[in-house]
Amino acid sequence: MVKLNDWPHLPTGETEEQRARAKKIRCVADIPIVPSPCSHHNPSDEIDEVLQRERKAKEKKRPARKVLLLGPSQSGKSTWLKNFQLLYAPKAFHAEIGAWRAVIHLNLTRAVNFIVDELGTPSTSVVSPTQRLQPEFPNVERLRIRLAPLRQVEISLSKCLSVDRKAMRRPMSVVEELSKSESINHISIRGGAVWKGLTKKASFNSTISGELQQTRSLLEACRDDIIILWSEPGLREHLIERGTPLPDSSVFFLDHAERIARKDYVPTDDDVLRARLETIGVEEHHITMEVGDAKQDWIFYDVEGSRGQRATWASYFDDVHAIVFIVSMSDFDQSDPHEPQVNRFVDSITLWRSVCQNKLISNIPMLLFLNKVDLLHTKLENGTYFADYVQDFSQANDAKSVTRYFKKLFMATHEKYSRKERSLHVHITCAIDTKSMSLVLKQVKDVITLAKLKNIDML
Ligand SMILES: Nc1nc2c(ncn2[C@@H]2O[C@H](COP(=O)(O)OP(=O)(O)OP(=O)(O)O)[C@@H](O)[C@H]2O)c(=O)[nH]1
Ligand SMILES: [Mg+2]
Repeated sequence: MVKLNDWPHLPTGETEEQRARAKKIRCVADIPIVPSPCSHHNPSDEIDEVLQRERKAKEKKRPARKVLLLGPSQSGKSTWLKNFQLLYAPKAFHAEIGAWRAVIHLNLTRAVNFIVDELGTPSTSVVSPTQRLQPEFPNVERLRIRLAPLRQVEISLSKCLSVDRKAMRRPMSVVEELSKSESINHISIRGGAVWKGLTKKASFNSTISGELQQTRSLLEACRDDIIILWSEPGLREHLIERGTPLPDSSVFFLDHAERIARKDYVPTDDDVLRARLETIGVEEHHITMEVGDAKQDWIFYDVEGSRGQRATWASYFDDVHAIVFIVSMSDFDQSDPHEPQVNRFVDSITLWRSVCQNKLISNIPMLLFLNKVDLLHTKLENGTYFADYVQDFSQANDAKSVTRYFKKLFMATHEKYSRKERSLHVHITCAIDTKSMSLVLKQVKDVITLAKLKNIDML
């Protein structure tokens, strides 16, 4: 493994501009000084002008750092990217908060509708409407009626977030799409990242703006009932027993329903990181640094991690400076939602192996993120045994031992299956913890920048 210090072009702490300025001053100092006809002439202004002209010319053609985000579905790829944007382009991140509010409202509404459906559906086959109720939740029938407007909220939010308004004029397709979702985790919106323009669209499109206002009013009207539903004793345990536990992000939004369902709600950074929005296809994100090395351009390719989509990743392989591969360490006891016979841990390591041995990317540096360490910790503490799912694990059932096992296994796989020697940087992360992520991402930024410089040297 190549250490950071082994790389050429180590950062000196000087910015590119400082270096250019020092160079320019040296050049100007070499030129014989001819007295200027203008008494106000200031050589420093001249240097600044030259530098500014050069900077503008450079900006026009500055090549971007390109990073491909890979990994199984729900491992945290999009959340990783949100962290990067929050750290290095906070203005752009916060400019999208309005669009995220609609996504968060959709997450909350989906969770409530899901619970109401689950409690209204008997475990056995079809029964008469009087038998619909789960006996242990006598309030639910009343809450179901009171929370009925949230069906419309869910449909409206999905419509508003869809970029393809023409396609969404067919209300049946929206309903079909919602009912088609097999799991609460599948909150997806067609049209890639363009939905983020929603805030701008909403300001000039009165139909969307009016529709969003109405969803906020309806949510606020349902706020107390959402809180009552979520505080039903035994509800969470009941869902777990039924085999339909709520995802961690839904639990978070339900816990904060009092705040989120208010009409004047403004999402916090944490809320945005928790929001679940399945990536569809491959989304291209352009990020221009606002802090640190300002004006640096980055392009991220954020892929959809589902098994059926992985063949499309290869078309991005030949044009990136680094690959960030993200794995969730907490879903070792879960199976793929589309293929119940496929265990998620097995899927992750198999995918990692095939990425390592792919010859198209044999030169590209890898950054491996073993993510969701917080959920791993909670799961093991709650009594789930890692060894029950991974047979060759024989150490203590704690997060430290399991994390060590993951790291060893993934590093050994990289070593064994990589076609050439290349760098691998491994990080253990919790992608919803912005503080620890910012420390990691600073290192990552340097590694990728160096990889890009090395790539230019090789050309
Ligand atoms: N508790 C916890 N939640 C996380 C962590 N990382 C991501 N999440 C949550 O996990 C969910 C899925 O994360 P995403 O970033 O959407 O996953 P993805 O890999 O982009 O998934 P696809 O787009 O389907 O391929 C989101 O609700 C995140 O907030 C983590 O480290 N801890
Ligand atoms: Mg994603």
